Amino acid sequence: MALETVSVLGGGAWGTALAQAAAMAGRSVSLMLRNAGQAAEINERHVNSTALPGQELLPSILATTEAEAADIFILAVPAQATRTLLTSLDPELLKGKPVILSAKGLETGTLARQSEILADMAPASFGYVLSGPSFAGDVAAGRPTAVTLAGDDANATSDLAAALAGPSFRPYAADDRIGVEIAGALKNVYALACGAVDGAQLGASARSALIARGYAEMARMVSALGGSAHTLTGLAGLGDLTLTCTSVQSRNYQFGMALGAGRRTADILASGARLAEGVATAPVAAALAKSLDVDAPLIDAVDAVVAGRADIATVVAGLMSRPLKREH
Ligand SMILES: NC(=O)C1=CN([C@@H]2O[C@H](COP(=O)(O)OP(=O)(O)OC[C@H]3O[C@@H](n4cnc5c(N)ncnc54)[C@H](O)[C@@H]3O)[C@@H](O)[C@H]2O)C=CC1
Ligand SMILES: O=C(CO)COP(=O)(O)O
Repeated sequence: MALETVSVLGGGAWGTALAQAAAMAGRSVSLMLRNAGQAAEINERHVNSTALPGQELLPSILATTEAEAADIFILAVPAQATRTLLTSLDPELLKGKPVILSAKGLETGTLARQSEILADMAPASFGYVLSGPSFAGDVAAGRPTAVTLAGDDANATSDLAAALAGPSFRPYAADDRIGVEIAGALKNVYALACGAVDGAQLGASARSALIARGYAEMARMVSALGGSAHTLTGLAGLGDLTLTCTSVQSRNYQFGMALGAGRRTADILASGARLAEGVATAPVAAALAKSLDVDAPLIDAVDAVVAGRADIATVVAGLMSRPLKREH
């Protein structure tokens, strides 16, 4: 199957960075944005000043306002917008094509993973998930980055990884889509918690405890959904969890810092916070854990704080006074 042309749908920070990575890999790339002014800026000046200010883009990237036909599609809109985006596309466009899902989140209402949304909306396409420790700014600037690309067919996944690999972008092929997607979605929830620990000045020890216990919780969720907990030892699990839970650069971490400082979700959103996927995913993850009968006290705690049902001091006291248990 030809893997020469790439169509990236969604021209925010991540879509723009992935377009740059694909162009660096030698692919012929189109980048679809909703905003005609932004598309013109990319084509004329080779920058996307809204999404990635200061980053020069390869001139070979062609920005469009309509989705172009291609050998490979990459979806890069927020998790809650994926279904809307798919609804807006010509149903023939994705038929028989590899479609890489790069959003990290669970869908409100349906509790669906991104690949479940794709299977629902474009069942004749082939879904892959891309996740791992990768800030858009790093990828676009050509700083070394390694990610996981998971798909059902091992050979096809390796071919796709090879088509996107460049000198600074290294995708590892994998097969556990469930594990990779759950890891990507949940690390944002734990990043909110770690940011809140920082914002509330609860100490670096608390933050590391949270990362380790979040990892254990994540493993329970993945296993309950039929994925492999072993996947979490990789880039999409440990890699992205540590990146997002320790980097002030992370938007989820920053949002968590504001929560930890005592601000309310509505107030943070109203003051123009950038996308923090964990905010929408926390209640969905809590509902999913409940439906699976998985013990997820950290997800529940983040959900309660994000929803304004509890303050940080109350959830921390609640977590610390849970009955003692064996670690494994
Ligand atoms: N920014 C980053 O470093 C990384 C982001 N991601 C994930 O990528 C996803 C997108 O994040 P960002 O690009 O950073 O967010 P962003 O806020 O920078 O951009 C989102 C873009 O999606 C567009 N959009 C929304 N609905 C749309 C629709 N229906 N049709 C077309 N375009 C639509 C918006 O106009 C905006 O340009 C998130 O799930 C995020 O977790 C993953 C890895 C790294
Ligand atoms: O997913 C990311 C890094 O891997 C980006 O994290 P934030 O969305 O929290 O900035």
